[in-house]
Amino acid sequence: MSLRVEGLSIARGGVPVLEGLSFAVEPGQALILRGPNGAGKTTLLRVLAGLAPPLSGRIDATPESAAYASHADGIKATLSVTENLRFWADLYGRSFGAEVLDDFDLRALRDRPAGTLSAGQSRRLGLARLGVIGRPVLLLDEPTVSLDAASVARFAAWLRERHLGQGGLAVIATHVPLGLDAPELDLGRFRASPRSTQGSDAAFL
Ligand SMILES: Nc1ncnc2c1ncn2[C@@H]1O[C@H](COP(=O)(O)OP(=O)(O)OP(=O)(O)O)[C@@H](O)[C@H]1O
Repeated sequence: MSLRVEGLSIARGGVPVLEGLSFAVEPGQALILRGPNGAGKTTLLRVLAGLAPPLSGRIDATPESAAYASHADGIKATLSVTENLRFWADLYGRSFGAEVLDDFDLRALRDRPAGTLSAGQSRRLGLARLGVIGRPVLLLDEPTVSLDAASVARFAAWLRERHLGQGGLAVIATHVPLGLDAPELDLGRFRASPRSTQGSDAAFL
């Protein structure tokens, strides 16, 4: 499974953000999204995930092949760590392998109610969801927020070995280097021109 994007234009809140965006990510590859705050990284990931429609252009991958991960982790606070992982496995028709507890350093926390986890522990559980549901296309929005250095390294190793190394691909917005041998896409080059918003501006003049 590869991800191909052609001539994509996207908007947020009715305002065009990016236009004329084309790229391809092949199996085993990651693409790092670059751009300052507000450049459109989150907006792009949400469109790729099928959570919002593009203004125009083509995305060659089905939303069913993708998993989007942001700070909203979908964790159920009253369930334990293991119960959360089982819940996701059941939801996606996957078997739950205990190795995911080691991949995301959750073994010692496996019986803890998820609502009692620290921010970083909770983030590790949210990322472990990706290991359980096994989607080939990962769309990751600042996945390392709240993680300490050891956890960042552990997550990068999981991405390299268990996901990319097994033919998965990833598009990642991150301000933290993950040490992946991955090309970077500077979204600044695709900023929607002010002309695109002229119509809506004119309405307020
Ligand atoms: N709900 C919204 N309604 C209207 N505009 C929005 C909304 N959310 C974001 N925007 C605007 O859309 C543009 C793109 O935002 P986006 O969140 O995609 O940027 P980003 O590159 O992910 O930024 P950051 O690095 O801060 O996370 C910004 O100008 C932002 O202010």
